[in-house]
Amino acid sequence: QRGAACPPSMHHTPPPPSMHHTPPPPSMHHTPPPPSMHHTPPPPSMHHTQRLSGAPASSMEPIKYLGQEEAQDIDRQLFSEFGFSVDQLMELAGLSCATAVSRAYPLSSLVKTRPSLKTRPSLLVVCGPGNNGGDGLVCARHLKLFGYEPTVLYPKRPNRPLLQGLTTQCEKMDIPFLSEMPEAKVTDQAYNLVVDAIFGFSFAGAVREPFGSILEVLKDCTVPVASIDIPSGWDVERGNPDGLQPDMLISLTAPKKSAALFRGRYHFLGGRFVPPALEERYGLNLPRYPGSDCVLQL
Ligand SMILES: NC(=O)C1=CN([C@@H]2O[C@H](COP(=O)(O)OP(=O)(O)OC[C@H]3O[C@@H](n4cnc5c(N)ncnc54)[C@H](OP(=O)(O)O)[C@@H]3O)[C@@H](O)[C@H]2O)[C@H](O)CC1
Ligand SMILES: [K+]
Repeated sequence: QRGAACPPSMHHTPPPPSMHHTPPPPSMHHTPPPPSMHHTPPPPSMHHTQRLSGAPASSMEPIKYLGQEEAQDIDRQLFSEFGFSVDQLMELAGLSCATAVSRAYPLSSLVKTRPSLKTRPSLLVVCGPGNNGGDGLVCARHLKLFGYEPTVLYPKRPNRPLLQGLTTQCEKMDIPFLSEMPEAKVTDQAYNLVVDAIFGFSFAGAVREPFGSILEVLKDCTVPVASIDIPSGWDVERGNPDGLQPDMLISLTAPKKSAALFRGRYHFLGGRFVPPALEERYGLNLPRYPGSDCVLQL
């Protein structure tokens, strides 16, 4: 298993071949990988020499990895001193997550070969009760507009107009909602990718139900998992060597300390909404996003 103390080579075993994915066609941004289970890792050199976004990290100083309190402080200041509303930032956060997913797993790379599966790539978006779950709902809606076929699992729905509105928006776009988490084998057969929007930077303590059981299933799945902001079930600063090990992590605003322990293939930065004054105050040293892009591969 992957863990904090082990070097990357000990952690990352390429998955075995299967029928779920075929390699994406050659392009300027994506080197065709060999066949694999769900989506194939790019050749090792790509991690260092070629980024899917084509963006070099520009800053001389390394990007800052935030502690939990610092991430929550920045969030509070965005909403108070800097005048943003949650709806605004959640929309931008969710859009950047959908964009990052479409960069790492282009539609053409998620080809179905089984007649039982729909023609459009199927994604399962698992949403938790907080704002991380809200990002997941926004992400699902944009993924649908991008040509994917998302299904949402949203087992604990707080009584907040913002989250109720986001749920309605998904329903009105014919995004189905599941009533419970399918078992791992069924999930692997039915979906090409799982988006983990269960917990973000406010997660603390032992995982409570129903999310403990859901995370256990996700750990048993072979289908790749893309985690929004934090791999769910990870301590925001110290990670979780026995927890979920996602294939992709989309850090919002800035990576959190646990992101240093991420061993998956794709680490993206999203949430391009930080005012320079706030970036400076916290010494975030964010790399330059290329052009007008809302995501950047780290
Ligand atoms: N500034 C930004 O970058 C923005 C990021 N956004 C996203 O918001 C999340 C943080 O959202 P927040 O609502 O503060 O918290 P979480 O979504 O991480 O989770 C809070 C809920 O999780 C439940 N919880 C916490 N710990 C546990 C546990 N051990 N077991 C079970 N459940 C747990 C808790 O639920 P309860 O009601 O049961 O107490 C909380 O409700 C950030 O990570 C980004 O994804 C914004 O969208 C935009 C700005
Ligand atoms: K998450």
